[in-house]
This record gives sequence, structure tokens and C-alpha cells, in this order.
Amino acid sequence: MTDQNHDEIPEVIPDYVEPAAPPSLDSEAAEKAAAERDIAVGVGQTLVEIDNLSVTFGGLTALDSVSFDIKRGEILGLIGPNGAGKTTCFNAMTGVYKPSGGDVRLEGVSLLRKKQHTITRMGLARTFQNIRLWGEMTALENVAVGLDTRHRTSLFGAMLGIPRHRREEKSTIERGMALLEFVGIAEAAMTKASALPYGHQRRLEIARALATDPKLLCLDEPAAGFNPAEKEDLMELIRTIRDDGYTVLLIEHDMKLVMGVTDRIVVLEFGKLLAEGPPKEIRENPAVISAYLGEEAQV
Ligand SMILES: Nc1ncnc2c1ncn2[C@@H]1O[C@H](COP(=O)(O)OP(=O)(O)OP(=O)(O)O)[C@@H](O)[C@H]1O
Repeated sequence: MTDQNHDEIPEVIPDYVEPAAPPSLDSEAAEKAAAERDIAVGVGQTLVEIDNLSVTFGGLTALDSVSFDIKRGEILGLIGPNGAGKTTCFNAMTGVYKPSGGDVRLEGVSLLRKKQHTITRMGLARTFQNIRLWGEMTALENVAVGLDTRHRTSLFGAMLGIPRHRREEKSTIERGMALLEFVGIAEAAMTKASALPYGHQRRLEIARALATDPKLLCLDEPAAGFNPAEKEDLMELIRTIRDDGYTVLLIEHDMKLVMGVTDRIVVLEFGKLLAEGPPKEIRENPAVISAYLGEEAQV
């Protein structure tokens, strides 16, 4: 949904910041958090195809025949001025909005007409611009909800306490704790989500999305409301997530963050694809600069 927080609008395109070396991973936490995943298989292959995707709201075309690919193992930035169609694109990909045309394919399989929870199970997870956590549940319980989407025990099996259910319960706690550790908030595992500091809530959202073991993690403005130091930490976390074998699609208004963390960038303007390329190229693209200058002039 459109965010009217103009504090987040970049001052045109700031100086390019060369990405720092990735931090070392806590390999034990990473292994528990993603025990069943084939890490870094097929890096660089097409994971998601956005194919002539269109979304209309009444007379308004919010997304107009947009096409781009997301490659396995990359951090792809999705940027554009306010109202360009970024969140609409996320919503069409994740089954929140029904596209009026085109297709979205994950590993060649169309996501159209699939329910949101089916799309999650197929491997597409997201966070929201406005944090959506279960406020009365602890941080660990919030992550457990994500992990539950992967369990195979039937309700009947759970009621009978069959060994597989007990194993799954134990692994939920272990993997949940590993995920909280992975995003850096393990000490807050037993704290109610609503009582967590804002930055921890953002990290918890990411942990909950990772709990579904996604092939693609979509982050919608994860740095909104962060101070510069928190943004630096977030960039490090996003790189760590990518280096652990996940593919990331990132909507973000903060240009320093986008330029510093992404491998490639797709730019939307007025619902259309404006440009696509590596950060250095995008930063120097006259059409992109003028799109942002236009936005600045409107502020
Ligand atoms: N549910 C909706 N009903 C009607 N119009 C909508 C809806 N969602 C989005 N729009 C409109 O579609 C256009 C694209 O909005 P969208 O939120 O996707 O842009 P955005 O690029 O994510 O912007 P922002 O950076 O401000 O979040 C805007 O004109 C917006 O007002």
C-alpha cells in the first residue's frame, strides 16, 4: 500500500557505496535454521518470471505489462517513486491481488489463481511495509507459526502425540530458536511481539518469513523507520541471508541501502518498467535520475 512517509524519499541518487565484505555466518545457527535446504543450488538460474504482469484498480492501471526475472541467489532491488507500483507487484506475486493480465511463474509453475497460503508453501514468503505480527504471542511463537506451514503431521496425529508430531514439536523449538539467533534477536525469544523494540519487530518479521523456508524472500521496505546504524545492520543481515542461499527481492526507498546491498535493480515508474541493471548502471541512468527528480519536485 502506498506509504506517504516522505522522510524515506532519497535525495536523488546519493554516492554509490561499494558493498562491504559479507560477514561470517554463524554456521551452526544457519544449519539448524535451514537444515533441509539445498544451499546455493543453481545460483544464477531463473527462479521467478514476472511475465507481462498487469494490475488494474477500477480505471487505474497500477501495473502495466511489467516483465522481469529474478535469478536464484541474487538480491534484486525493486525501486521507483511513490505510487510506481512496487507493492502492487508484490501483492500480485503473493496472491493478494488478482492480476488483470500476464503471469508470475516460480520455477516455471504459474502462481496465478493460487491461494496465498499455497504460494507460501510453494516457496514465496514476504514481509509487510506495516509490520504484521501476532502481538500477544512471543517472538518464538511467531516464528513457530511460519515453521508450522512446513509440518506434515495431521491434526489427528498431533492429538495422539505420535512420534513424528513430537519430533516436529522439538524441531520447531530448535529451528525457531536458530532462526531468532540468525536474525540476531534470540535473547527476546520469550518476549511478546508487541513488547519488542521496533527494530526487533522488523527482524522478527524476517525470521517468520524465513521459517517457511522460502525460495524467494520478498522484503517490503524493511528499513522503514530505521536510523543509519540500524540500516547498516539490516544491510548486513540481508547479505547474510543471501549468502546463506536465499534469493531476496527488496523494495526499499533508501537509495544508499539499495545501492549498497543489491546485485541488480529493477525500476518502475507509473506502473511500467523504466530500467533494469546493476546498481552502478541504474545510478547513472538519466531516465531513473529524472524519475526521482520528478518525485523530489512534487514533495
Ligand atoms: N488496493 C488498491 N486500490 C486502489 N488503488 C490502489 C490499491 N493499491 C495500490 N493502488 C494504487 O496503485 C498505484 C501503485 O501503488 P503501490 O502502492 O503499488 O505503489 P508503490 O510503488 O508501492 O508506492 P510506495 O513507494 O508509495 O509504497 C498507486 O496509484 C496506488 O494509489
